[in-house]
Amino acid sequence: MAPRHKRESLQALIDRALAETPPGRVVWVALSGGLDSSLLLTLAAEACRRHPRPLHALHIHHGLQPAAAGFEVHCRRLASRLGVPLFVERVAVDRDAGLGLEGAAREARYAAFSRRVVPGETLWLAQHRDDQAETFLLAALRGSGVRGLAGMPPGREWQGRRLERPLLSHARTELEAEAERSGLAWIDDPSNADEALDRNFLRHRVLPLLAQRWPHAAEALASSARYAAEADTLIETLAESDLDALGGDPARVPLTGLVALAPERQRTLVRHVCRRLGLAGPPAVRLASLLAQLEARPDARVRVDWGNAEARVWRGCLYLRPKSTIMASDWRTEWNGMAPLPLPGGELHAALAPADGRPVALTLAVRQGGEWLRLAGRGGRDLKRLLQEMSVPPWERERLLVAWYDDTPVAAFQPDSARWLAVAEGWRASVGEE
Ligand SMILES: Nc1ncnc2c1ncn2[C@@H]1O[C@H](COP(=O)(O)OP(=O)(O)OP(=O)(O)O)[C@@H](O)[C@H]1O
Repeated sequence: MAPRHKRESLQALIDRALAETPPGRVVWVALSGGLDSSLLLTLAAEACRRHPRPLHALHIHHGLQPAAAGFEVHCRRLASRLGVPLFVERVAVDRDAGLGLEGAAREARYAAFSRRVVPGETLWLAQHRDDQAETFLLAALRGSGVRGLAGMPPGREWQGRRLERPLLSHARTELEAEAERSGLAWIDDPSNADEALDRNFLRHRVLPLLAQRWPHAAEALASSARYAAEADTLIETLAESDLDALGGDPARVPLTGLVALAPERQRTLVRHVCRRLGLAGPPAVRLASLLAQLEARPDARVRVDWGNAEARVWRGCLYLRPKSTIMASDWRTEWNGMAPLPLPGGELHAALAPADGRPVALTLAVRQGGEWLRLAGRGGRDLKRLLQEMSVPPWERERLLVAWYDDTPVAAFQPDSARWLAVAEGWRASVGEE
């Protein structure tokens, strides 16, 4: 049986985590129904007596296995016993998304989290130190760099929300002892026994073997993850200062400055810029090929792509950007200038109207060449010339949309960067909900 002070330290830990959460801020516990999150909710409910906060539980029903209904029943019972409001989100897991079943379930889970937990609120997840050790080993076995080895952070900003893992420094055995001591009920997920899954194989075979020889193996691996996280922060700081020295614009990195850096700083900078822009970083081989091309012929037409991102070079700068969605040259749509714009990549809030604001029937079509726009104070201008003057990169010029009113072009819209590049005299345009 665990010594009594263990219980106090776990409860005290959660008390402290809650006390550090600003009063009035909503705290959600992501409740799978397993031991860890059932315990976390129990401790959080208890801590709420001393540090009152609006506490909610959130269960995601993946519907992937027959046992799923049992998880929900357990979550409902536990939450009602603790007096915590429970919300259940049903999700459809896309098995064909190329992420594997686990990855697809995770994706669906996070999408559901972000629907329920709104910016300004906090979400608690129940991962612990052994989960971290497994994550570290999985990353090492994939050959990850420090970012991957850093594993899961104890807390981070997540699209305006806080994501926290208050149990991350505690061992699974501590949580089990606490759960048993307090007579907690939980559900064992049958899929956790499936050793065909890498994480389960590590959990059931590898880590116990390591622990036979190194009793503190999990603790040591988790502490290596912490060191990796620290190193990763330093690397990011260095990359940010390199970017600053190169003008500070992640969307446009000057090549002469980039190739003058040492190779490892070049690689770090490109990965950093991708992260800043919300793009997946290039795999090592693509990155090596990109940098070799930049070094050899910085003036050449470079185009390297991976995942949803691509790298292009234009006028001495590297552009890292989302890969363009294909837009057929005969694409066109009717639009009243007010409704969301139905673009091939999804709807976009934008507006275009004559200066008096009345809605008119417009046609939006891919630029064909030869269009002229009448600009305020500048008269009729050839759109092609205008784009050159504005230094619009060639791949953006190819994908430009022109808004027509009757037979007259009245504006040019750039769908990738979601901006109006030019608007004719007597017209008003905007992007976003206003
Ligand atoms: N279906 C779910 N609904 C809500 N939260 C979930 C769900 N699945 C996982 N989580 C959250 O994500 C964390 C990590 O998930 P993971 O799959 O590793 O845990 P688990 O073994 O299913 O559950 P537990 O951590 O409760 O034992 C969980 O601790 C829990 O906070």
